[in-house]
Amino acid sequence: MEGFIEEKVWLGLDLSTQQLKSVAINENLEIVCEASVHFDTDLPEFRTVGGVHRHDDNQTVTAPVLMWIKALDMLMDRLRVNGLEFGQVAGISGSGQQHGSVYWKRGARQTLRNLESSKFLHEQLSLSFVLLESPIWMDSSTSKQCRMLEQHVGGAEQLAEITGSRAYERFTGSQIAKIIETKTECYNQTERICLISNFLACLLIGDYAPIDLSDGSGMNLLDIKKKEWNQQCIEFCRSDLVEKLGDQIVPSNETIGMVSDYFVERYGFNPQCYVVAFTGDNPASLAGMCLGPNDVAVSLGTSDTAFISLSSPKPSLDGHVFCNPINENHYMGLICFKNGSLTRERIRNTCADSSWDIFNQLLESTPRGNFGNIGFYFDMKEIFPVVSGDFRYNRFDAEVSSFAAEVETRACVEGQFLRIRIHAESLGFKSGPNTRILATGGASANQSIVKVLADVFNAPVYTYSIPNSAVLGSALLAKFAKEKQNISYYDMVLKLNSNFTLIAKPSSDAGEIYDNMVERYRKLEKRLENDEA
Ligand SMILES: O=C(CO)[C@@H](O)[C@H](O)CF
Repeated sequence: MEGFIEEKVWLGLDLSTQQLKSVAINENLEIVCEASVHFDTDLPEFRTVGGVHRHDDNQTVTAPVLMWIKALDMLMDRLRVNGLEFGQVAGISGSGQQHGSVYWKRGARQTLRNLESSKFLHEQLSLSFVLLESPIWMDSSTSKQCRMLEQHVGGAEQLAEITGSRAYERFTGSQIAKIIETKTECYNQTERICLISNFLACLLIGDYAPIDLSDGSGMNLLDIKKKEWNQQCIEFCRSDLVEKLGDQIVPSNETIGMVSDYFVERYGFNPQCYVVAFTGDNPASLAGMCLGPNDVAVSLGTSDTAFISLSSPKPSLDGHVFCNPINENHYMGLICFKNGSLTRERIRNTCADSSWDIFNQLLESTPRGNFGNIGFYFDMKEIFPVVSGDFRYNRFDAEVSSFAAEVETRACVEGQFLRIRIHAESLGFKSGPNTRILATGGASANQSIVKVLADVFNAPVYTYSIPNSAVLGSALLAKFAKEKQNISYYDMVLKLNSNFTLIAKPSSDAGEIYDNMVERYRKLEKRLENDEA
């Protein structure tokens, strides 16, 4: 590629719930530069907690779109300070927390196309949005719209068959329907609706960017087999919705344009630097983890999310099937739970004096199986079951009001991993002799926690040098977009496999203990779903 004077690098971005991250990789897939902006601490003027605003109804959860834009301004300066040679960046891709939505105001495209490189992005785009607070994946305020959408298409199973998922409160279709109903004039003033992934791509190319197939699969609007908007689902929202979404839906590894003049002039990016479609954080994680057929990826972040590669869709009522970001004719199975790292932190704070060292000591002081005690800890209304609150059961499956600190600590971690295993099995996962658990996300750096993960799945747990697979996956997809004619993705990333480190093996009694516990957990979860939802 002419114009590049030295070693080329590829830049990946990830706009997650709590921060905006980036890595640059070289030809050998080594990380040569990274930077991040943490919303709560680096942008305190937006007064977010965990990167979000939880509303008083305990259901609505949003995040300020201008915070994300200001974070990109800061990130670019931090990459410069950390030594990134912008002129060496050959390609960029990125990912974003899934399902959230951004509402560009009429006329915003003109502003986006004419940004002045002497000014910050956030200064120039402050009046470009109809909604300053974007709904995000933690929202659970759209149960009414979900039931109506399922009814509109002929039931939950039919919707899952078409879009890969039954209706979920956080999915974009129901969120848009709620805005059409409750903020109709805002919707009418909207020129373009983006997911958070392609919103970030818009900033990089200086124009509206298309939604990609993988993140688009998380909207309850896309037909995952036909790879097009489903007319029934669109009309459930409003017949003009496709004009606002854009009728183009692109494969996740497709080039969508060049980096904008704004970034060339302000930071020195090469005008030849191309931009590849941005996708959801979980599809990007799947790419970053080089997931094989016997692998389960477990992302232990704000959300605890697990995914598997699927050669054919097997939609279920308590999991999701998305288009695969690497091969558009394949799929990925995904299950997601909202109460992830923030719940572990709450238990750490209440049981372990806010100390991870004490948390780990308590965890290691209790036996596998936790004397038969099982806990469910839902700080926020969970995705499945749609329940909030704490629920504790003793070895006789009788509900109890409290556990000792060490029992509570283990019950929280075992319970979170038992539910991941149960729902991964409903998507087709079956633990076997070659099963590998690939762990990513903040908690994957905690040896005590990942040991419990290995025991519950009765399988070895691997991780690798960086705990954030989404941002690495984005950089890899940026590189793959220009090489996919000559090499398969797995051959391109083969050398990364050597970076996987075995960090935990199951104990010899783990299989028996947790095969038994899984059955009890499944029954107790069903009881909760019936009694509490
Ligand atoms: O809702 C989810 C997946 O369906 C979460 O994993 C979000 O993508 C986290 F940002």
